[in-house]
Amino acid sequence: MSRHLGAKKGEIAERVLLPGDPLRAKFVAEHFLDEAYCYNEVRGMYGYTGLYKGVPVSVQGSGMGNPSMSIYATELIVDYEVKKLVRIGTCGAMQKEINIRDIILAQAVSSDSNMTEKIFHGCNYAPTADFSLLMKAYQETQGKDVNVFVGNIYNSDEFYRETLDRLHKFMDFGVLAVEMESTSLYTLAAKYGVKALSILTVGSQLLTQEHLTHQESEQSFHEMVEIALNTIIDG
Ligand SMILES: O=P(O)(O)O[C@H]1O[C@H](CO)[C@@H](O)[C@H]1O
Ligand SMILES: O=c1cc[nH]c(=O)[nH]1
Repeated sequence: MSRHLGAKKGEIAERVLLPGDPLRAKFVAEHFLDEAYCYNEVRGMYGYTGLYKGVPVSVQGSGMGNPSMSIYATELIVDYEVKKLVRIGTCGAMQKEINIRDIILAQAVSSDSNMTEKIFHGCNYAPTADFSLLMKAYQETQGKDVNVFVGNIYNSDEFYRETLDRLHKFMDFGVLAVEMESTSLYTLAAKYGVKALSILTVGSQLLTQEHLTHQESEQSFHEMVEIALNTIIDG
């Protein structure tokens, strides 16, 4: 057991998918994994391990925001020896050509979070995806009926914003979409020498103010989850 996870050693696979929402973890376990069992209910942050195409894979809720992601990512890597972490999240599109249900592969992460400042003290660190996971995920999207965008995302500590200035600045510089966890995920993966990637489904379009409902969101995760699973079991 770790401070925030109730799993015994060996109950969590080397490969872990990380949705923000613990109920998305349950959904993935029930619909995509064989022989899935729940190893964590601490704080309602469900975690499951099962088989995908015969390969052990876990799916663990990460919660919302960098502090929550950093707790789960650290414990998964340090206490459970996880080697590959793929976030399966939602995001808000920041460019007009990106639509609801499109998929974003986060190659790099820009941020207003001070998570990296705590480590690098005044220097800008550029959190980046593991290239082998990124390439594999991109290959997985080809031939599927999905629009995929690869590039820089905006990781924010705010969902409800005091001002839209930063959002517009990042939009002007071609940043694709906003979410709340990838800075911590990529930075911790680099620190511990493991692989990480964020795959995001567009749940809202910030320029048009369109949003998926919870039910519509659930139905839209199918493609992202298949891409993530086929990516994480490779190699
Ligand atoms: O759908 P998840 O994975 O939680 O991701 C996005 O949704 C939450 C905000 O609604 C934040 O966690 C953000 O990053
Ligand atoms: O972090 C997020 C996720 C979806 N939509 C947003 O505006 N922000």
